Amino acid sequence: MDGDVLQSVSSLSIPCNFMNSYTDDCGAQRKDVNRLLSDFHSLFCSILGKCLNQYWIAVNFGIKLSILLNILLFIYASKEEGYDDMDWTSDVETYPPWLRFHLGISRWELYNRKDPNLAQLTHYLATQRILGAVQKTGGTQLKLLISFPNHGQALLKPMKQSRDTETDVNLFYFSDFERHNAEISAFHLDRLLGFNRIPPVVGRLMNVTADIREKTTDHKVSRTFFTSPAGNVCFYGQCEYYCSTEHPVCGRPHLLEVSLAAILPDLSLAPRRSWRSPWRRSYSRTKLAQWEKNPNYCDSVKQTPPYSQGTRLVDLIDMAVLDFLMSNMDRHHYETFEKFGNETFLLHLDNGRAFGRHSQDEPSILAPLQQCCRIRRSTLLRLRLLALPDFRLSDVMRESLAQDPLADAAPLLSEAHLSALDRRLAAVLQVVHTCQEKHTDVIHDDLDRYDQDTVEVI
Ligand SMILES: Nc1ncnc2c1ncn2[C@@H]1O[C@H](COP(=O)(O)OP(=O)(O)OP(=O)(O)O)[C@@H](O)[C@H]1O
Ligand SMILES: [Mn+2]
Repeated sequence: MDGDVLQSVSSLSIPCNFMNSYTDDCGAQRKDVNRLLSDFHSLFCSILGKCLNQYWIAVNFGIKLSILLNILLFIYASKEEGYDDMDWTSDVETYPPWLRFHLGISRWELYNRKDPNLAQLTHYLATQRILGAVQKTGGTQLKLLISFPNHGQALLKPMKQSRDTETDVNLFYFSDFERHNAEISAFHLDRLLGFNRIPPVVGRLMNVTADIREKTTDHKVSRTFFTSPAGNVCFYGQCEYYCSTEHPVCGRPHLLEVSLAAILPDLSLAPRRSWRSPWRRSYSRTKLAQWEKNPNYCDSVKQTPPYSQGTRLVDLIDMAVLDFLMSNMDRHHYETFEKFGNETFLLHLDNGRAFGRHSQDEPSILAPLQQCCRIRRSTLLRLRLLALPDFRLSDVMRESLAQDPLADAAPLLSEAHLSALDRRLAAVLQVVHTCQEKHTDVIHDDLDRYDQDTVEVI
């Protein structure tokens, strides 16, 4: 088998710009983004002197090649009904957006912000004909795995409540409903923060009957369809939480808003490791976690691998900043690509419980920052920029979210949620300021390597 694979590798001609296709210069601005977003990004680039992306050109050739090979083998092996005939060549331009997304994953980020494929991928997710829908296993609430005619897939989370519903104050974080608009908004926020660690998510208005009921081969889904007293088509599937007649997902009468997230490369091609967050909540009504009882908790985390080395601790703190801004208390685990070992970015998957309350902040989400008093310089610079009147986070988010197809129906985040972002951003900067009054090693300088050529081939 090894010999066969090697032979296939050598016969595949990888275009010469394949490795370099995502390098670009800071001056080149995307034509399709509006003024505020592009001004914001170019200002950020000029502040850093060099674009963040150039630092992040850490392409793992091995992972790309193995994904590509396996997909090609898979496609040749399956000529299933309903799938498009493939006319892909060795030219990357002929690959569908989902495959180009997979091939663009690097050690330091899921996608490059300026990669033109990003817009193509979201357009693809928002418009492709739906071939199938089955329930996605894993996790506690209802999710569907949607498949498209050219072998792409998406993770669907349905709208369960109206956009403005605030989470009931008497509900624990672990009982909250997931929100489709939270998944979409989290992707935009993560991208604006310069992290690029959430798989692209887009909103879509689906027809529950034509796109799900008539397409699904999954009995767990199809047997739960019914027509509500109001005449709407509803279903609830099978899962641990909220999969019952009392918590149906309903069209109006057929149309349903959903979020569709690009699916990551299959686990057999790009295995991932799941890590328990050191600042995980207790998921109990009565118990407190260690970090809630011990103000010196970070001292022990700092000494424990993998947090004792590299960027893992500051990456976790980036994640805490993201979660505090969107008030996500449900970050029990995070994942990494096994192939990249410990020196890699953290995937920010599962953001469905974010943006539950705008009227209240949850300072405990910032515990990693507040207890460790460390932050990446690049993150802090970006946060400071987003606090300036000309680049206010709420304004940049409003413009970014307006690009989602569902924004035509109603803004994805209400004004109250947007202004909560500004308020929380000020709180993050205040915590950093307090840290800097007490410590001298608050800033983790991740920008000093910018001048080096960091193209990496494994
Ligand atoms: N875009 C994606 N591509 C591939 N796999 C994904 C993606 N997003 C999430 N997953 C996987 O699916 C699992 C379940 O997804 P998710 O965590 O969003 O669901 P959930 O019901 O909210 O889970 P939980 O109840 O554990 O919080 C995750 O653990 C993750 O490994
Ligand atoms: Mn969840």
